[in-house]
Amino acid sequence: MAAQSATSAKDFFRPLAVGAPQPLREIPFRPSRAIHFFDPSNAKMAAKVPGMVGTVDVLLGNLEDAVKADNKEAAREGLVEIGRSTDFGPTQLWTRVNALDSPWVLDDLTRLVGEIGDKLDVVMVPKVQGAEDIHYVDRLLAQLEAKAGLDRPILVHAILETARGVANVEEICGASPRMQGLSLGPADLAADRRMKTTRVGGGHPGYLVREDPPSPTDPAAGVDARRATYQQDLWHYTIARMVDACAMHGIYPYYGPFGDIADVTACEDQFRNAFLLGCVGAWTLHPKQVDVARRVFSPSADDVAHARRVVAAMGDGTGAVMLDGKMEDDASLKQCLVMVELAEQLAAIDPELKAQYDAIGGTDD
Ligand SMILES: CCC(=O)SCCNC(=O)CCNC(=O)[C@H](O)C(C)(C)COP(=O)(O)OP(=O)(O)OC[C@H]1O[C@@H](n2cnc3c(N)ncnc32)[C@H](O)[C@@H]1OP(=O)(O)O
Ligand SMILES: O=CC(=O)O
Ligand SMILES: [Mg+2]
Repeated sequence: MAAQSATSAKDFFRPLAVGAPQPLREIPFRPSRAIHFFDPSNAKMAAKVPGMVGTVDVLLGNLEDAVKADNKEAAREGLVEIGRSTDFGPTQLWTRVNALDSPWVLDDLTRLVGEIGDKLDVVMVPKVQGAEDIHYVDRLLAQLEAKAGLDRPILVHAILETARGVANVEEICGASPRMQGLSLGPADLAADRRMKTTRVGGGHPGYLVREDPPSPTDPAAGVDARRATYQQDLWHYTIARMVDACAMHGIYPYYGPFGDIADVTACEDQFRNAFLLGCVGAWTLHPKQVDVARRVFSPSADDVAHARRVVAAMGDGTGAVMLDGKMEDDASLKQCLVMVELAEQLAAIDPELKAQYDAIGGTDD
């Protein structure tokens, strides 16, 4: 049978190369609270990887930015070696390949799929501008999977880090059945937009709103120092767009890097904003950030307990009830089900969390 090019809606789920695995119809949810970055060309960091299996949901061998140009091949070969020799158990293995306009990406994909394609769950593609970038990777992966005899498709995750990528976010999410999710790339995005921040993610003290001036009859009138300011989130708009585009296409949104490694408190705040808006995880660049991501992207035991009470109180799921002085109905039940389902999915792979959730009412086995 000859492979056909995708020309109609029916063709969307056809393999793009003869012998390539059948594309997935739905992207299964797999916990990915911490996508932990490591540089496979850094011997010290690479040595830590086997010991991190089970402590993070995703181990990501990074080949792109933060890997020196002279080390690109060493990083690629280091990842092949780690992929071959490590039993990843429940932990997913992802890679971030070099950008599509770089001289390295073709070898990254060819070598990794050929050598460790059976272990690789997701390929993260940086600096994606539009659907055409995903189409290129989609076809190439199909050819390489067919050549390697793989029996399941490798999924694709795009980083949203150019102004054009943000403008095209919906078409990127829907460009291929391989699309697993999107991450915000605040550093490249800030540069591409010519934003005037030099921080890697997080807020900025200059991006604020200020309380109104006091009234002219107030003795403190004119004293600006008494007018409170509130720092705002530079990334709110982009994260919200990303969440909507992902939800619309049944794929998963992630916050990306938080560069101030020492400031775990502000990192937690940024991660939590993303979690509340709908993101399912974030990148961790240093071991210090792993606990933060695991904590933030797991609903608290109290929130889960409350959600379960609402589900129980709502019976068949229709109508309205009062609980603790608050109205609950069909819609708030759906909100609570999001929380309960996530808790169950996380408890299934995280015994510590399961114990916390069980202590306040039990998860279904
Ligand atoms: C901004 C746009 C982007 O693209 S962000 C994504 C790309 N950037 C990255 O992937 C950065 C990954 N992280 C790193 O390179 C390092 O963590 C950086 C930030 C350079 C700090 O390293 P370093 O100065 O060694 O930190 P440290 O002395 O506090 O390290 C303590 C021990 O932990 C290790 N470590 C460090 N980072 C990792 C990591 N990501 N995964 C695993 N292990 C890590 C260090 O090697 C060090 O080990 P040891 O205690 O000396 O044995
Ligand atoms: O790749 C990530 C970014 O922030 O840029
Ligand atoms: Mg980037």
